[in-house]
Amino acid sequence: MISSHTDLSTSTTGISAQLVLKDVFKVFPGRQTWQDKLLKRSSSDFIALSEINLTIEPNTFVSIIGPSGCGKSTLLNIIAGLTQPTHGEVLLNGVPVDRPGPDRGVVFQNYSLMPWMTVAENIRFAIETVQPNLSIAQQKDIVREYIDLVGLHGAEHKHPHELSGGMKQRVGIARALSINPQILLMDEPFGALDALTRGFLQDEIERIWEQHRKTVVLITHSIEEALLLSDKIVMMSRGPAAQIVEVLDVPFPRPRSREALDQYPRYHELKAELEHHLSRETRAIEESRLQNRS
Ligand SMILES: Nc1ncnc2c1ncn2[C@@H]1O[C@H](COP(=O)(O)OP(=O)(O)OP(=O)(O)O)[C@@H](O)[C@H]1O
Repeated sequence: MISSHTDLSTSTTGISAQLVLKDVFKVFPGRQTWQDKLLKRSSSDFIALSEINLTIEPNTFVSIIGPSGCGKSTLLNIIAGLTQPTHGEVLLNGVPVDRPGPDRGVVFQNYSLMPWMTVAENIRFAIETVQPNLSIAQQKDIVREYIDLVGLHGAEHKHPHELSGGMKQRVGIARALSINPQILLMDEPFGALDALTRGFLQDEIERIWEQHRKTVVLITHSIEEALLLSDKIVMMSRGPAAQIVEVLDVPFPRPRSREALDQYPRYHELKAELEHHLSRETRAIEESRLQNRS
Protein backbone atom coordinates (compact mmCIF):
# COMPACT_ATOMS: atom_id res chain seq x y z
CA MET A 1 0.00 0.00 0.00
CA ILE A 2 2.78 2.37 0.88
CA SER A 3 6.50 2.17 1.07
CA SER A 4 9.16 4.53 2.24
CA HIS A 5 11.93 2.51 0.65
CA THR A 6 13.80 1.95 -2.56
CA ASP A 7 11.73 0.76 -5.58
CA LEU A 8 9.49 3.71 -6.13
CA SER A 9 7.67 2.89 -9.37
CA THR A 10 5.78 0.00 -7.80
CA SER A 11 4.95 -0.42 -4.16
CA THR A 12 5.84 -3.33 -1.91
CA THR A 13 2.75 -5.25 -3.06
CA GLY A 14 3.68 -4.82 -6.73
CA ILE A 15 0.67 -2.59 -7.47
CA SER A 16 1.45 0.49 -9.55
CA ALA A 17 2.05 3.47 -7.33
CA GLN A 18 -0.26 6.45 -7.57
CA LEU A 19 1.91 8.94 -5.75
CA VAL A 20 5.68 8.72 -5.56
CA LEU A 21 8.04 11.05 -3.71
CA LYS A 22 11.62 10.49 -4.78
CA ASP A 23 14.44 11.80 -2.68
CA VAL A 24 12.64 15.05 -1.84
CA PHE A 25 14.61 17.81 -0.09
CA LYS A 26 13.32 21.26 0.76
CA VAL A 27 15.66 24.07 1.68
CA PHE A 28 14.31 27.53 2.54
CA PRO A 29 16.89 30.20 1.69
CA GLY A 30 18.09 32.23 4.65
CA ARG A 31 16.98 35.86 4.69
CA GLN A 32 19.32 38.54 5.94
CA THR A 33 17.50 40.95 8.21
CA TRP A 34 18.76 44.53 8.61
CA GLN A 35 20.23 43.49 11.98
CA ASP A 36 22.17 40.68 10.22
CA LYS A 37 23.47 43.20 7.68
CA LEU A 38 24.40 45.68 10.42
CA LEU A 39 26.28 43.04 12.40
CA LYS A 40 27.71 41.56 9.19
CA ARG A 41 26.12 38.24 10.11
CA SER A 42 25.28 35.73 7.42
CA SER A 43 21.99 33.96 7.64
CA SER A 44 22.04 30.30 6.84
CA ASP A 45 19.62 28.30 4.72
CA PHE A 46 17.08 26.18 6.52
CA ILE A 47 16.80 22.53 5.53
CA ALA A 48 13.18 21.66 6.23
CA LEU A 49 12.92 18.23 4.59
CA SER A 50 15.64 15.75 3.82
CA GLU A 51 15.57 12.62 1.66
CA ILE A 52 11.84 11.97 1.70
CA ASN A 53 10.96 8.79 -0.18
CA LEU A 54 7.38 7.61 -0.18
CA THR A 55 5.19 5.47 -2.41
CA ILE A 56 1.43 5.46 -2.07
CA GLU A 57 -0.91 3.05 -3.83
CA PRO A 58 -4.32 4.08 -5.13
CA ASN A 59 -7.28 4.19 -2.73
CA THR A 60 -5.14 4.39 0.36
CA PHE A 61 -5.84 6.70 3.29
CA VAL A 62 -2.51 7.96 4.58
CA SER A 63 -1.95 10.23 7.57
CA ILE A 64 1.23 12.14 8.27
CA ILE A 65 2.07 12.71 11.88
CA GLY A 66 5.10 14.44 13.38
CA PRO A 67 6.09 17.05 15.95
CA SER A 68 5.03 20.64 15.45
CA GLY A 69 7.09 22.45 12.83
CA CYS A 70 8.73 19.33 11.39
CA GLY A 71 7.65 20.06 7.82
CA LYS A 72 4.29 18.32 7.35
CA SER A 73 2.62 21.28 5.63
CA THR A 74 5.72 21.84 3.50
CA LEU A 75 5.50 18.22 2.35
CA LEU A 76 1.77 18.51 1.59
CA ASN A 77 2.34 21.77 -0.29
CA ILE A 78 5.00 20.04 -2.39
CA ILE A 79 2.53 17.25 -3.26
CA ALA A 80 -0.12 19.89 -4.02
CA GLY A 81 2.33 21.66 -6.35
CA LEU A 82 2.13 24.86 -4.30
CA THR A 83 5.81 24.61 -3.32
CA GLN A 84 8.67 23.18 -5.37
CA PRO A 85 11.14 20.76 -3.83
CA THR A 86 14.74 21.95 -3.81
CA HIS A 87 15.82 18.50 -4.91
CA GLY A 88 13.95 15.35 -5.88
CA GLU A 89 10.56 14.92 -7.49
CA VAL A 90 6.94 14.06 -6.95
CA LEU A 91 5.11 11.87 -9.47
CA LEU A 92 1.35 11.49 -9.62
CA ASN A 93 0.47 8.51 -11.83
CA GLY A 94 3.97 8.78 -13.27
CA VAL A 95 3.61 12.46 -14.20
CA PRO A 96 5.88 14.98 -12.44
CA VAL A 97 4.04 17.45 -10.22
CA ASP A 98 5.29 21.00 -10.80
CA ARG A 99 2.17 23.09 -10.16
CA PRO A 100 -1.29 22.78 -8.62
CA GLY A 101 -3.74 20.78 -10.73
CA PRO A 102 -7.31 19.47 -10.79
CA ASP A 103 -6.05 15.96 -10.08
CA ARG A 104 -5.41 17.13 -6.50
CA GLY A 105 -8.10 18.52 -4.20
CA VAL A 106 -6.81 20.44 -1.20
CA VAL A 107 -8.59 21.12 2.11
CA PHE A 108 -6.94 23.71 4.35
CA GLN A 109 -7.32 24.25 8.09
CA ASN A 110 -8.50 27.85 7.58
CA TYR A 111 -11.19 26.79 5.02
CA SER A 112 -10.06 29.31 2.34
CA LEU A 113 -13.62 30.01 1.17
CA MET A 114 -14.58 33.05 -0.91
CA PRO A 115 -16.44 35.22 1.64
CA TRP A 116 -18.63 36.97 -0.93
CA MET A 117 -19.89 33.69 -2.42
CA THR A 118 -22.60 31.42 -1.02
CA VAL A 119 -21.93 27.78 -0.17
CA ALA A 120 -23.24 26.67 -3.57
CA GLU A 121 -21.29 29.38 -5.41
CA ASN A 122 -18.04 28.43 -3.65
CA ILE A 123 -18.43 24.84 -4.83
CA ARG A 124 -19.65 25.77 -8.31
CA PHE A 125 -16.72 28.13 -8.77
CA ALA A 126 -14.29 25.24 -8.28
CA ILE A 127 -16.22 23.01 -10.70
CA GLU A 128 -16.44 25.77 -13.32
CA THR A 129 -12.71 26.46 -13.05
CA VAL A 130 -11.80 22.82 -13.62
CA GLN A 131 -14.55 21.91 -16.09
CA PRO A 132 -15.55 25.11 -17.93
CA ASN A 133 -17.34 23.13 -20.66
CA LEU A 134 -20.05 21.78 -18.38
CA SER A 135 -23.46 23.42 -18.70
CA ILE A 136 -24.78 25.43 -15.77
CA ALA A 137 -27.36 22.68 -15.16
CA GLN A 138 -24.60 20.02 -15.00
CA GLN A 139 -22.57 22.19 -12.63
CA LYS A 140 -25.61 22.65 -10.40
CA ASP A 141 -26.22 18.89 -10.35
CA ILE A 142 -22.67 18.30 -9.13
CA VAL A 143 -23.02 21.06 -6.53
CA ARG A 144 -26.20 19.42 -5.24
CA GLU A 145 -24.56 15.99 -5.13
CA TYR A 146 -21.66 17.22 -2.99
CA ILE A 147 -23.79 19.43 -0.77
CA ASP A 148 -25.84 16.31 0.02
CA LEU A 149 -22.69 14.21 0.48
CA VAL A 150 -21.35 16.46 3.23
CA GLY A 151 -24.74 17.09 4.85
CA LEU A 152 -25.10 20.77 3.95
CA HIS A 153 -28.58 20.53 2.52
CA GLY A 154 -30.47 23.71 3.42
CA ALA A 155 -27.32 25.84 3.74
CA GLU A 156 -26.72 26.28 -0.01
CA HIS A 157 -27.51 29.99 -0.03
CA LYS A 158 -25.65 30.97 3.11
CA HIS A 159 -22.41 32.92 3.06
CA PRO A 160 -19.32 31.71 4.96
CA HIS A 161 -19.84 34.26 7.78
CA GLU A 162 -23.22 32.64 8.49
CA LEU A 163 -21.65 29.19 8.98
CA SER A 164 -20.03 27.47 11.97
CA GLY A 165 -16.43 26.24 11.65
CA GLY A 166 -17.65 22.69 11.12
CA MET A 167 -20.01 23.78 8.33
CA LYS A 168 -17.27 25.83 6.68
CA GLN A 169 -15.04 22.80 6.64
CA ARG A 170 -17.86 20.71 5.15
CA VAL A 171 -17.91 23.26 2.30
CA GLY A 172 -14.13 22.95 1.99
CA ILE A 173 -14.42 19.16 1.73
CA ALA A 174 -17.35 19.34 -0.74
CA ARG A 175 -15.44 21.83 -2.87
CA ALA A 176 -12.28 19.68 -2.93
CA LEU A 177 -14.22 16.51 -3.82
CA SER A 178 -16.53 18.17 -6.37
CA ILE A 179 -13.70 18.51 -8.90
CA ASN A 180 -13.33 14.72 -8.73
CA PRO A 181 -9.61 14.78 -7.91
CA GLN A 182 -7.50 11.63 -7.97
CA ILE A 183 -6.10 12.45 -4.59
CA LEU A 184 -7.39 14.49 -1.68
CA LEU A 185 -4.86 16.44 0.38
CA MET A 186 -5.96 17.68 3.80
CA ASP A 187 -3.82 19.90 6.01
CA GLU A 188 -5.11 19.64 9.60
CA PRO A 189 -8.70 20.10 8.37
CA PHE A 190 -10.21 19.75 11.84
CA GLY A 191 -7.50 21.60 13.75
CA ALA A 192 -9.60 24.72 14.37
CA LEU A 193 -12.74 22.86 15.47
CA ASP A 194 -13.99 22.00 18.95
CA ALA A 195 -13.66 18.38 20.04
CA LEU A 196 -17.28 17.42 19.43
CA THR A 197 -17.48 18.93 15.94
CA ARG A 198 -14.13 17.40 15.16
CA GLY A 199 -15.45 13.98 16.14
CA PHE A 200 -18.55 14.40 13.94
CA LEU A 201 -16.47 15.45 10.94
CA GLN A 202 -14.03 12.56 11.44
CA ASP A 203 -17.02 10.21 11.28
CA GLU A 204 -18.20 12.00 8.14
CA ILE A 205 -14.80 11.61 6.51
CA GLU A 206 -14.81 7.90 7.38
CA ARG A 207 -18.30 7.56 5.80
CA ILE A 208 -17.38 9.59 2.70
CA TRP A 209 -14.16 7.66 2.29
CA GLU A 210 -16.12 4.39 2.38
CA GLN A 211 -18.19 5.69 -0.54
CA HIS A 212 -15.44 7.21 -2.66
CA ARG A 213 -12.24 5.42 -1.60
CA LYS A 214 -10.05 8.18 -2.97
CA THR A 215 -6.41 8.32 -2.11
CA VAL A 216 -6.13 10.72 0.82
CA VAL A 217 -3.11 12.33 2.43
CA LEU A 218 -4.09 13.86 5.78
CA ILE A 219 -1.91 15.89 8.09
CA THR A 220 -2.97 15.65 11.68
CA HIS A 221 -1.72 16.19 15.21
CA SER A 222 -4.29 13.76 16.54
CA ILE A 223 -3.17 10.17 17.05
CA GLU A 224 -6.78 9.00 17.54
CA GLU A 225 -7.83 10.71 14.29
CA ALA A 226 -4.97 9.07 12.38
CA LEU A 227 -5.83 5.63 13.80
CA LEU A 228 -9.55 6.02 13.09
CA LEU A 229 -9.14 7.09 9.47
CA SER A 230 -5.89 5.73 8.06
CA ASP A 231 -4.63 2.62 6.33
CA LYS A 232 -1.08 3.88 6.90
CA ILE A 233 0.51 6.43 9.21
CA VAL A 234 3.73 8.12 8.14
CA MET A 235 5.79 9.14 11.17
CA MET A 236 8.10 12.10 10.63
CA SER A 237 11.10 13.08 12.74
CA ARG A 238 11.65 16.55 14.11
CA GLY A 239 13.35 19.13 11.91
CA PRO A 240 15.53 20.60 10.71
CA ALA A 241 16.10 18.10 7.90
CA ALA A 242 13.03 16.12 8.91
CA GLN A 243 12.75 12.61 7.54
CA ILE A 244 10.28 9.75 7.47
CA VAL A 245 11.12 7.54 10.43
CA GLU A 246 8.59 4.77 9.93
CA VAL A 247 5.36 3.91 8.16
CA LEU A 248 2.84 2.09 10.34
CA ASP A 249 0.11 -0.24 9.07
CA VAL A 250 -3.34 0.34 10.53
CA PRO A 251 -4.96 -3.05 10.03
CA PHE A 252 -8.47 -2.61 11.43
CA PRO A 253 -11.51 -3.51 9.30
CA ARG A 254 -13.86 -0.80 8.02
CA PRO A 255 -16.26 0.77 8.62
CA ARG A 256 -14.60 1.76 11.88
CA SER A 257 -15.90 3.28 15.04
CA ARG A 258 -14.02 4.51 18.08
CA GLU A 259 -15.78 1.94 20.25
CA ALA A 260 -14.78 -0.94 17.95
CA LEU A 261 -11.15 0.23 17.71
CA ASP A 262 -10.90 0.40 21.48
CA GLN A 263 -11.44 -3.38 21.64
CA TYR A 264 -8.28 -4.21 19.64
CA PRO A 265 -5.06 -4.67 21.67
CA ARG A 266 -3.17 -3.63 18.50
CA TYR A 267 -4.96 -0.28 18.56
CA HIS A 268 -3.50 0.44 21.99
CA GLU A 269 -0.03 -0.73 20.91
CA LEU A 270 -0.07 1.57 17.87
CA LYS A 271 -1.38 4.46 19.97
CA ALA A 272 1.42 3.94 22.51
CA GLU A 273 4.04 3.78 19.75
CA LEU A 274 2.80 7.03 18.20
CA GLU A 275 2.58 8.77 21.57
CA HIS A 276 6.10 7.67 22.41
CA HIS A 277 7.40 8.94 19.06
CA LEU A 278 5.71 12.34 19.34
CA SER A 279 6.71 12.92 22.96
CA ARG A 280 10.34 11.88 22.28
CA GLU A 281 10.62 14.21 19.28
CA THR A 282 8.87 17.09 21.04
CA ARG A 283 11.07 16.69 24.12
CA ALA A 284 14.18 16.81 21.91
CA ILE A 285 12.93 20.04 20.29
CA GLU A 286 12.37 21.62 23.70
CA GLU A 287 15.81 20.51 24.92
CA SER A 288 17.57 21.97 21.92
CA ARG A 289 15.60 25.22 22.37
CA LEU A 290 16.79 25.43 25.98
CA GLN A 291 20.40 24.71 24.95
CA ASN A 292 20.27 27.42 22.27
CA ARG A 293 19.00 29.91 24.86
CA SER A 294 21.78 29.21 27.36
N1 LIG B 1 8.46 29.96 3.44
C1 LIG B 1 9.26 29.57 4.43
N2 LIG B 1 10.46 30.16 4.60
C2 LIG B 1 11.30 29.76 5.58
N3 LIG B 1 11.05 28.76 6.45
C3 LIG B 1 9.85 28.13 6.31
C4 LIG B 1 8.91 28.50 5.31
N4 LIG B 1 7.82 27.69 5.43
C5 LIG B 1 8.07 26.86 6.47
N5 LIG B 1 9.30 27.12 6.99
C6 LIG B 1 9.93 26.41 8.10
O1 LIG B 1 9.96 25.04 7.77
C7 LIG B 1 9.68 24.25 8.90
C8 LIG B 1 8.52 23.35 8.61
O2 LIG B 1 7.33 24.12 8.55
P1 LIG B 1 5.91 23.44 8.31
O3 LIG B 1 4.87 24.50 8.41
O4 LIG B 1 5.95 22.64 7.07
O5 LIG B 1 5.82 22.46 9.57
P2 LIG B 1 4.58 21.67 10.16
O6 LIG B 1 5.08 20.33 10.58
O7 LIG B 1 3.44 21.68 9.18
O8 LIG B 1 4.20 22.57 11.41
P3 LIG B 1 2.90 22.55 12.35
O9 LIG B 1 2.77 21.16 12.87
O10 LIG B 1 3.23 23.53 13.44
O11 LIG B 1 1.74 22.98 11.51
C9 LIG B 1 9.44 25.21 10.06
O12 LIG B 1 10.62 25.34 10.82
C10 LIG B 1 9.09 26.52 9.38
O13 LIG B 1 9.48 27.62 10.16
